[in-house]
Amino acid sequence: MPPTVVIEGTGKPTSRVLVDRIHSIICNRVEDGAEQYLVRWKTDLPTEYAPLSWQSLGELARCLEYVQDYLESRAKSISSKTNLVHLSKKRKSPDTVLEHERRPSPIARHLQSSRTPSVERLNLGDSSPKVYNGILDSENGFIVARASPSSNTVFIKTKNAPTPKMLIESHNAKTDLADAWIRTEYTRRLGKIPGKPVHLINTMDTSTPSLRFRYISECVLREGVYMADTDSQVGCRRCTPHMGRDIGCEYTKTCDCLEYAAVDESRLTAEHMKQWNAFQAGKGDTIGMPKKFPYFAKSTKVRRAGTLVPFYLNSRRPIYECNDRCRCGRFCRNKNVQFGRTVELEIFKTTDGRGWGLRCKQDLYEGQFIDTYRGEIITDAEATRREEQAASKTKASYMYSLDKFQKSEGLPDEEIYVVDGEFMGGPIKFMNHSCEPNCRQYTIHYNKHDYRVYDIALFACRDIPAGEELLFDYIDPEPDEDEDGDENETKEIVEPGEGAVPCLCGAPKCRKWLWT
Ligand SMILES: C[S@@+](CC[C@H](N)C(=O)[O-])C[C@H]1O[C@@H](n2cnc3c(N)ncnc32)[C@H](O)[C@@H]1O
Repeated sequence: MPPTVVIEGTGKPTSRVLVDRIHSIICNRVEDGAEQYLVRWKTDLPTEYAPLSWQSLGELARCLEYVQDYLESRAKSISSKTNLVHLSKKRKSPDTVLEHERRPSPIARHLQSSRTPSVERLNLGDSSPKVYNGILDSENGFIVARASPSSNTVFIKTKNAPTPKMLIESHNAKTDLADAWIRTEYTRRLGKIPGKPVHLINTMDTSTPSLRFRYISECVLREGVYMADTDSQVGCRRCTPHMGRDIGCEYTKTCDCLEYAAVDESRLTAEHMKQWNAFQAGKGDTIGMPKKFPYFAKSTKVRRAGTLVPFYLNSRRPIYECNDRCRCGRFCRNKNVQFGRTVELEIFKTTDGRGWGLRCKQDLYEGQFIDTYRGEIITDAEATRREEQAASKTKASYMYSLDKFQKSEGLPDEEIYVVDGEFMGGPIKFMNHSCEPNCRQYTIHYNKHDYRVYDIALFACRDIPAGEELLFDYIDPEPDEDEDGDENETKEIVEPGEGAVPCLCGAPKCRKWLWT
């Protein structure tokens, strides 16, 4: 058997806890001025007697997500139980809370019959046990807990822990160090995101966004999700890096990447009409018809290079960028989102109950690209499974359906993929909804027209001063669904469905619910 770890009473870490052995953290206390957390360990034995032990924060440095989960449920429980504690004036007899410790169950009595001394007695030398139901061992420098074969072990039924006495102690115990460590760990992870810095600001409370989240630069495809192979990518063949203005692609008629881009109907002439009518009837294509590049090119005087041209800005038209196989070169005017975020962002805690929000540290121009909405791309069935599994129907949702082409391609619901940004993604995960937003989402393709998998990019839809919250419309209804009729007409309020979340955007034209 590996040597026993002696956890010193000073609370100083002697080792780290092996993360995959932890089941959960169920209580906290302060011992000799140091914060300690009661770990419930995973066990192969009946969970009724799973080993429990008090660990210092230093020992839990690699499992702060468990500490964070615990602190979140503790905060909820404190706010919901505060009233109960105040209302219940009944006194308890002094020993009640220790009842189950004094009268072990049959299984406990059986285990206690062994003669081996238990670790917690060695470590503590006082009446406050450090380990329950087990012993602590070290394994490759990590602490693990095992069910105890020994006598003298203090047994408590796991479901009785934390005991009422522990709970009362925990509610009064400070958790400042844990809060600070969790914040530092999150900030460390933010510091590793490539590109311009992303900051975290919270002037409201001590919480930090969930550590059960990984920042990624590319979406992760999950089981059952397929996207067009990049080997099948065809770049534009007739464009070059220097076609006159050194901006790569210059003529929409020659750029093959615009094959599926929207036609600029205002520039259709008589010679286009036969092709256009055929296309409208579902035949042929729009190659050679008038189109627009999505971004202003450098050397454009009026607007900033890279911002959306009005043809796209004032629409929901899909964007088709050039790709690595194109002949137009690295600096083509038709490449933008693929290079990633170039603006400095700040995740902040909102003051009105919408959780975290996102803002930019610098002024944004109308049409400026901010970042993409990333996450795991999952099937519709998996998205439904995750939604059903979610503890609460009103909890924050990070799912984004890739259903832009559902109607045009005749895709059934079950073939639609979904981006889930809850556990991995980018800072855009924190963008809240507004019924009158300052940003808008666009679909971006680099590989011609894969209508199931594409990027979702967020752009400013007006000039946004530094520090203003970035918001987009989660529904983004097509103008004809939403904007006909009188400007001042009162909107019909749609009755909410199950799990609908009241919208707190406060816009004059608020639709009142996030999802209906
Ligand atoms: C993609 S998340 C946005 C980030 C989120 N606020 C957080 O703290 O992680 C979407 C969730 O934010 C909240 N939310 C966003 N916009 C809101 C609004 N206008 N009113 C109320 N809640 C909103 C809802 O809980 C929603 O499910």
